[in-house]
Amino acid sequence: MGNVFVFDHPLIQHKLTYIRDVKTGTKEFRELVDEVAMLMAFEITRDLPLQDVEVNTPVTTANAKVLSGKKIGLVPILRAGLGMVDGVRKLIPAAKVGHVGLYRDPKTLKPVEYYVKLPSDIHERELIVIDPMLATGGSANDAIEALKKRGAKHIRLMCLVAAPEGVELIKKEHPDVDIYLAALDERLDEHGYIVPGLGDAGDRLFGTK
Ligand SMILES: O=P(O)(O)OC[C@H]1O[C@H](OP(=O)(O)OP(=O)(O)O)[C@H](O)[C@@H]1O
Ligand SMILES: O=c1cc[nH]c(=O)[nH]1
Ligand SMILES: [Mg+2]
Repeated sequence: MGNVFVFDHPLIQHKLTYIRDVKTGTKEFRELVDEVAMLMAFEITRDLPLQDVEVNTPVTTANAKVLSGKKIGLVPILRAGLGMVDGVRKLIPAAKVGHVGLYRDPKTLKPVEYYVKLPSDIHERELIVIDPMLATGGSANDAIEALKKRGAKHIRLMCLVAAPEGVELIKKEHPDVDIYLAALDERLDEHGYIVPGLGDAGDRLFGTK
């Protein structure tokens, strides 16, 4: 069964509070999401493999370590996932970036796919699907399916805020996928919004409401 990690780091929790705050405007919201994404990437990359190297310091030769070159791919779900990509790329600049475009139909709450563009070697990359919101889980579920259909083998899911319904769906449909969150909230409301949540992540990031 996929593991669920909720990051309780004080900096992540502090910044998430201001992300949730209805008084936080677009500029600050975007900056905070970027910062939290970077902090989450720090935690998510904890298990990246290292290899031994020797390095010449100004004093002597040291036995040291470098990343062993595991290939990483970031896959933001458009639009809102874009708000987290740059933060992650600050720590993993060599990662390639694919895009999956989905919007959730406001009546049916079902995701509608409108764009998929991925690196050609996704089958050999560790992929991190990125979306601030995991609500019903339909969008993340479809994005993960779109990746698997095209040969992806190793997938993780990174979200800011999740509802229990979304987590359960991903655990059931994709037990191989670990989920990384800044918060696991209480429930969904009648419109499929996460409660207490942070509202519509895409609209708050891009100022479209
Ligand atoms: O778990 P779900 O119930 O599928 O809901 C979550 C999805 O809804 C939001 O996207 P939205 O449809 O608002 O598109 P946007 O990012 O373009 O605003 C959010 O960014 C997720 O992709
Ligand atoms: O709470 C929610 C649910 C879906 N999408 C959002 O942006 N927010
Ligand atoms: Mg939206």
